[in-house]
Amino acid sequence: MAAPMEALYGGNKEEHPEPIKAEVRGQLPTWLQGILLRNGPGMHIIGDSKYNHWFDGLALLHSFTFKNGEVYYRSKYLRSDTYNCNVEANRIVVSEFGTMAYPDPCKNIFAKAFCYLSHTIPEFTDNCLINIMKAGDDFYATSETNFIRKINPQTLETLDKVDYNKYVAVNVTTSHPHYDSAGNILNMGTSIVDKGKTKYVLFKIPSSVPEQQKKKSCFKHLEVVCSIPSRSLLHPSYYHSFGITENYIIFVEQPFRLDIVKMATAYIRGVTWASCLAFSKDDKTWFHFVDRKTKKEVSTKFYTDAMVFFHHVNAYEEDGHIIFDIISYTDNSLYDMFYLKNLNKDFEDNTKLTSIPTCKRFVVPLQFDKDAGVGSNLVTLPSTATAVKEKDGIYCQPEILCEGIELPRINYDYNGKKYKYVFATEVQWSPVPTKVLF
Ligand SMILES: CC1=C(/C=C/C(C)=C/C=C/C(C)=C/C=O)C(C)(C)CCC1
Ligand SMILES: [Fe+2]
Repeated sequence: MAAPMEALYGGNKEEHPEPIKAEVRGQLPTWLQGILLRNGPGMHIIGDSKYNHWFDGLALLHSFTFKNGEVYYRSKYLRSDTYNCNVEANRIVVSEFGTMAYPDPCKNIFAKAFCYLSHTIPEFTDNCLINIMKAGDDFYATSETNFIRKINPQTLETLDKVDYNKYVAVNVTTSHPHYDSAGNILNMGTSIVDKGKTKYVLFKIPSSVPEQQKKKSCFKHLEVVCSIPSRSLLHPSYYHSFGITENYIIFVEQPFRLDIVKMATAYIRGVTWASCLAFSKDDKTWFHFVDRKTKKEVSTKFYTDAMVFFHHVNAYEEDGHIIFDIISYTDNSLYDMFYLKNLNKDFEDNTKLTSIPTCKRFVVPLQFDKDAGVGSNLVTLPSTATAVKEKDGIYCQPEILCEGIELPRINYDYNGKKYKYVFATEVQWSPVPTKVLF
């Protein structure tokens, strides 16, 4: 088993900036034309230094160009400031999720990293390794920090560095933005201890800018849609995605949280960002619904038991209810599983998930009988999910749709609408996906 694990997670991948013609078995439909862009970690060793976690690896961009039945593959490392500084110093000099590093004292563009005493939140990495975002006609490599990097989708070259913080006060963001029917981006980020408040900010980036302002970037036209105050100033929720329906934005405030005091002192203590995340298994998970038209949050308090989740699958509205599907866990063992020291030949012993990914459907009634008694289930749709009226709000329990799936995708034309199909990888108790499910 050593070989496939090495191939999947270990070593440094070679880049192939020039197109390589792929061998096509069978025939590709002629309508299949365009470029498929992918992103992910590709380099985990720099000089004598190694990253600790798979999510730390330097971003390697991939493209598959489909043209007249042929496929061409290319790959290129994102030339982030992080990449350039690391390569120049021949060691890891920028901290990532699971690796704390100290800047090169001579050539230090990350000067702010040492200003941790005056800045609550230190400067983060621009190693955008998680996803690709489309903003109008432009493409950006993204991660979960305030930085994104524009890329050339044809050549995979690295272009401008955009700091969200110049346009909206957010320190971390999701790498799973949504798009509306006009191609505008909707994304969320957390504004940490800004003017004494910590909040979750929902923002919109227009897909096009007025003709006379063509020189300005679409980020200059970024609009804050709404902000949701965090339940805790110093322990905001960590989130990897959010949901939308035709009329609502769904934000799940889970008790898997960032500890801001720990983050602000991480450099002094020499600990990683990952160690600043903690799950409180006895707390509640709160649901927030924002009306997309009025930009106001639904005032009813909805909650469920503690959980950890990363991916929303899809969500929709039916008969006065919001129905949303997520893949959740009963603990935070998923991120721990990806420490590279465990992803070796003994991975089967080292990387047991202690919680299996479970696809859950919550059915939340927005219109219900206000005089219903405490203890009554307000769900009127045929589902085993419940939403029980309690004194302090509405306690929701999900219907279990299935177990053992992750990395869900849907036909995005059905985003926010009632849907039938999910494409996902089958994940049992180890980090090696074995099947694609449909
Ligand atoms: C660097 C950095 C972060 C990075 C998070 C990453 C890199 C998460 C990757 C998640 C993935 C790949 C999930 C897949 O389901 C945080 C924690 C936001 C906080 C501060 C700095
Ligand atoms: Fe993801």
